[in-house]
Amino acid sequence: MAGMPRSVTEMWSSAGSTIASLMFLWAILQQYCPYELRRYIEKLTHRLSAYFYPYIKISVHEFTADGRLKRSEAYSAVEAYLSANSSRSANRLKAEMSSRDSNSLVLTMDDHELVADHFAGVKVRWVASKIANPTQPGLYHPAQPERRYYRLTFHKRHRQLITDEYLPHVVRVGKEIRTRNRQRKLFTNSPNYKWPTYKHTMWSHINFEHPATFETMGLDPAKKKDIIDDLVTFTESREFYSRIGKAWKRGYLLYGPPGTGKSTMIAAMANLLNYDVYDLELTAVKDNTELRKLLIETTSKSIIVIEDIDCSLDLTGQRKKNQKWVSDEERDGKQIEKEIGGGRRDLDPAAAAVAAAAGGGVGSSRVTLSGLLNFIDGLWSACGGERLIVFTTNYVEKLDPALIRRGRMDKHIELSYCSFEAFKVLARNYLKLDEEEGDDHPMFATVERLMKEMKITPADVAENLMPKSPLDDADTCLSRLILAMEEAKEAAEMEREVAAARKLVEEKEKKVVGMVNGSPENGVAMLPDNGVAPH
Ligand SMILES: Nc1ncnc2c1ncn2[C@@H]1O[C@H](COP(=O)(O)OP(=O)(O)OP(=O)(O)O)[C@@H](O)[C@H]1O
Ligand SMILES: [Mg+2]
Repeated sequence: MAGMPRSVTEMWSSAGSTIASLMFLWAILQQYCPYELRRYIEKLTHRLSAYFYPYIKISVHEFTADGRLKRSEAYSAVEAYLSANSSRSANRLKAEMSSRDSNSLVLTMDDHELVADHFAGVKVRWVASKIANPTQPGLYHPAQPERRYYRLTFHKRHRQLITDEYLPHVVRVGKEIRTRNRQRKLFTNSPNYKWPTYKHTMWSHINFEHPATFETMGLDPAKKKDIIDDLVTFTESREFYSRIGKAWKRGYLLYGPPGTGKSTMIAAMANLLNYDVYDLELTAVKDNTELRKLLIETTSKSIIVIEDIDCSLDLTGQRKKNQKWVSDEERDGKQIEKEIGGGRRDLDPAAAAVAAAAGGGVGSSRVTLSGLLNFIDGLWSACGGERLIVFTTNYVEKLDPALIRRGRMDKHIELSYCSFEAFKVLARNYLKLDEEEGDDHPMFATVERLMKEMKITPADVAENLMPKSPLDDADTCLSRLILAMEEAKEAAEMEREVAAARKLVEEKEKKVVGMVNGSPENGVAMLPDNGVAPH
């Protein structure tokens, strides 16, 4: 103070004494004034300050008054909105582990920190603050955390702009950031005995961390683009769907032989759109009512998946009664074992039995075809919105036409054997090709030729391209693939020859039987020594 002019020092000391006297007066008033008079003075002061103070304040509290357990959505949206802004301009920040990526931190503004924001040329201020909880912790009242809130301050004259445009903008952007940053989940409706939860939800979940993307999928580029465009158009068509009076959902049927990338594509879809995945195990659903409950508990921005739909439901509308059977179809050399009781091919019989005993639905499910049809496009299917329903099957021709008609399964996608274009995508992903080689490794021509002569699934290509030791380079992996293709081609040729020979024998046998039946007396005696009838 020594260097200050005398008048300023005097001004400060007189201001100080005035404040002290005012506070003293206020204390006296509080003690001796009747309650009504005090209220009146308080109201008057508020009005007076509102008259002179030109700013408006809006608070967004972390917990709403009605449900303290649930974090307010508005608070979360503002927090997300400000986190991008505050990490650039605030001086004191809070760092928390990202829920999406356990190796990164998310920065938000620390308590009592202030950040400015600009909207349409108007400056506003946000302050993060907290109120200490006044209740003392006791035996029946555990310590309550402080109540946090964000306070927005802006000038009166911008009231309309802020309430009509700025706040909706903050909520929209905040929600978008939250959707982008959220940890996506993979839900399953497994029987409760497996994962008992205190909340009686129908779904159990883990974090969804499948790394598949459309870039890594071996598919023809045109087909890939078509699927991506379809998905992106769907997500951007909210208004369109409401205008045409249709629920905002879309059904995809993925069909094709095993190992052609149906499950991988579902993961790629979820990663592209940032959706959760609900893997619906149809055979664990007790009845149609339970199916509806499961549907209601799904959220928007999600994919509901029913894998191997042909194994889960009898298409006459009745569930198959057998606990387990082995089908006699043999397609493309692969014997497919079906667990009708357990639905999925990979369920082991013991687990199926345990689940059945637990009433988890295996063997006791009474979901009907009509229940499933209603699940897909009945009245209840519209709740939530922005959902994809995906069925996968190896045998599209086995499915009831009602199940896969357009409107239920809007887009049918066939995933088939690996084409040369698809192979090139896989090779680029799996092999460390030299820069100058790019898409044209000298061995590609052989692969292309072989692909025209035989069928190979992307799964088999991927397996052969996978390095099996640190020393494996592109040449080794490609040689292995070519060898495998040549062997498979030879095996297929041999199989074809055997099949042709067998057919010939069968035809000849038929002829002989015909001849025998034609001359009942001595037909058998007419056969030559080798047992084959002459032409
Ligand atoms: N088109 C593809 N692009 C990239 N990888 C693929 C492709 N198809 C299959 N794969 C690879 O093969 C493996 C099996 O694929 P996936 O599980 O998606 O096949 P699927 O069609 O679901 O088979 P299934 O009918 O037996 O369920 C995956 O690990 C994946 O890496
Ligand atoms: Mg699959």
